[in-house]
Amino acid sequence: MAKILVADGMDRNAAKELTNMGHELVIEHLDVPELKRELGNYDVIIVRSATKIRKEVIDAVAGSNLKLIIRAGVGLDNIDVSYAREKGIAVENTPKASSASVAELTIAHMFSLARFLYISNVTMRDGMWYKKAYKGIELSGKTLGLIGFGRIAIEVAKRASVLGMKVIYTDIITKDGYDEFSCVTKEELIKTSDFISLHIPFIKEVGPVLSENEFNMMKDGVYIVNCARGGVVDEEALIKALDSGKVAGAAIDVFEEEPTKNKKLFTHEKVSLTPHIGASTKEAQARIGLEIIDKVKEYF
Ligand SMILES: NC(=O)c1ccc[n+]([C@@H]2O[C@H](COP(=O)([O-])OP(=O)(O)OC[C@H]3O[C@@H](n4cnc5c(N)ncnc54)[C@H](O)[C@@H]3O)[C@@H](O)[C@H]2O)c1
Ligand SMILES: O=C(O)CC[C@@H](O)C(=O)O
Repeated sequence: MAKILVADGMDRNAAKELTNMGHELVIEHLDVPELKRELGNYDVIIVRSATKIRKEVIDAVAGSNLKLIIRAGVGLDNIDVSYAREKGIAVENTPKASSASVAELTIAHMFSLARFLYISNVTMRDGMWYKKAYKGIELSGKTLGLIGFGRIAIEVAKRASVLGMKVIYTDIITKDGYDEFSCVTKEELIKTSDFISLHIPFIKEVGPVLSENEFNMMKDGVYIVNCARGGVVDEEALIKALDSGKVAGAAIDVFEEEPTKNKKLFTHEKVSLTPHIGASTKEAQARIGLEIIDKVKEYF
C-alpha cells in the first residue's frame, strides 16, 4: 500500500476510493522547502498545476521512498519530467479527462469576446448602459484557426463547426480522419483566421508561437483565445496588438506567471479572463480522479 501526498486537492470520491483501497492519503499543499524535507516520506505525490516539482526537489528526494509523481491533468510543464525519470521516479498524467471541459471554456470565451459578455458584466455593475458600444459579431460564418490539433482542439473543432464556423488547423504532426476540417500551414492559418485558438503544450526551448511577427501577419480585428499554456503567446506582443487594434479581443485562461501580475493585461478592456479553470468542472475532476485511481493501481 502507498503513502500518497495530495498536494493540490483532488476529487473527493476518488480520494475516498484510494483510502478504501488501503492507501494512506495526506491532503496538504507543501511549499518547496517543505517538499524537499518531507516528500521523501511518501511513495506518491499527486499534483495539479500549483505545485512545481523541479530539479531541486527531485534532487532532495532522489533515492527516497518516492516512486511516482501523478499530474492530475494534461500539461507536464510544472514537473522536470525527464530529470525525475532519470532519477528513477515515474511520472504519469491524466490526459483524456478534461478535453471536453477545456473545449467548452474555449467556446465560452469566444462568445464572451464576440458579444462583450466579460466587459458588460463589469460596466453594468458600475451602473452603466453601454448598449451602443457593444455591437458584437456572430461566430457563425467566421473562420476559426486552431494551433495544435490534439484531444482538446478536436473537441473545439466539433463544437465550432456545429455553430457554423469554418474550422482550419495546423499541427506539427499529420492528423488523419478529420477531412471535415482543413489542415493548413501555420502562416496560412495566421493570415486567414478570424479567431485563433491555441491548444499546444508550452515548451521552453520553443517559446511563444505567437509573437510580434505573427501578430503583424494577422487579419485586422482578429480574436485570440489561449486556454493552453501561458508562454505560448508572448504577453507583451499581445498587449501591443490589442492597443493598436490589430487584435480586437483576447481571451486568456493561462498566463506566463500564475497568478498573473501582468496588470496591463488583466485590466485591459479588450481581454476576457479566467484564472486557469479549463479543467475545473465537476465532471472533468471526477474523470481525472478515476484516471488517478487507475495509475495508482498500475504501480501499487
Ligand atoms: N486551461 C486548462 O486548464 C488546460 C487543461 C488541459 C490542458 N491544457 C493545455 O492544453 C494543451 C493541449 O492539450 P491536449 O490534451 O489537446 O494535448 P494533445 O497532446 O492531445 O494535443 C496537442 C497537439 O499540439 C501539437 N503541437 C505541439 N506543439 C505544436 C506547435 N508548436 N505547433 C502546432 N502544433 C503543435 C501536438 O502535435 C498535438 O497534436 C496541453 O498541453 C495543456 O498545456 C490546459
Ligand atoms: O490542474 C489544473 O488546475 C489545470 C490543469 C490543466 O492546465 C492541465 O494541463 O491539465
